[in-house]
Amino acid sequence: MPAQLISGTELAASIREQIARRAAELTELGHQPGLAVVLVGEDPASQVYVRNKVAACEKAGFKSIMHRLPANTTQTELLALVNTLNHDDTIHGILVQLPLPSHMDSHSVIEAIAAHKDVDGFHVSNAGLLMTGKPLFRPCTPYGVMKMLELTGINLRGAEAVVIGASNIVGKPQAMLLLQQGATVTLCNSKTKDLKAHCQRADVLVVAVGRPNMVTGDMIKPGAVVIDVGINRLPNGQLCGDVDFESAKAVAGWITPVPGGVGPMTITMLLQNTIEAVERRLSQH
Ligand SMILES: Nc1nc2c(c(=O)[nH]1)N[C@@H](CN(C=O)c1ccc(C(=O)N[C@@H](CCC(=O)O)C(=O)O)cc1)CN2
Repeated sequence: MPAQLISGTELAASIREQIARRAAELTELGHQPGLAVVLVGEDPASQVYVRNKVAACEKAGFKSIMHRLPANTTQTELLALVNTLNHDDTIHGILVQLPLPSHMDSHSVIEAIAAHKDVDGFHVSNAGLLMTGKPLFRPCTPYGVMKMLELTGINLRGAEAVVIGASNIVGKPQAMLLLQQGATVTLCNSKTKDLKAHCQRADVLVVAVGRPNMVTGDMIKPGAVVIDVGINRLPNGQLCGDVDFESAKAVAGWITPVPGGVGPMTITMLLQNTIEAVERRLSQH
């Protein structure tokens, strides 16, 4: 039997409805959720993502402020903007779209964002809190993946979870979130020997590498949940994931598509983190 599809588009729509209802209540109380989105340069994919983030904010009833800076902006100028946003009480979340132009140091920029407004969950304090099992903000993509896993009903306690790709924004936090739900986690990287053997014992396989169709059906355990985080644009303009969808769906129990899988969930969890930032501020006053 072919795998069941986990539609990120559908799950995102239902979570965004709940978020919009909560945003309306908070606005009524005088606390409209506010998100500032900062884009430096003209990277075409980043332009699409930030446009979609701002549109999602507006649809959910958030205040959203978009700052588009030219590619030759200096790091000092960007840090000054971040500092202003840190002190703006109408802003609960700040997001600096990655990647930044090569003349900037992303780490320094992320560390300049106030940790309590770091709705991407990338700040070193937030990475540390996640590691200790007391997260303030969960990074949006891994957070979205956990919501998708919930939908499948899979019991993660004792499950074998394999994550391919050890980036700070997806692979590492994903491994932590799975571990905290009781999974036995293997985090693979580009040096991993016999990747196929690791994949074949995975009850849950999360692929976040950025290499089109690198995981094929013969690498997948029958019935496994396969989550494809990759978004690759082929020379013909089509989007594809890191998993070869056709061969994988014949073996897997559940599978996410690309597009329409993890991507829409990433944006949804950004809205969720912004709501959480508002709630946290309210609970502290
Ligand atoms: N500051 C951040 N930068 C980046 C992040 C992030 O979480 N925070 N993640 C990625 C890009 N990303 C969000 O910014 C992102 C990627 C893809 C999608 C998405 O909805 N994709 C669609 C397809 C869209 C298309 O047509 O290209 C899908 O998969 O269906 C949303 C967000 C790197 N940078």
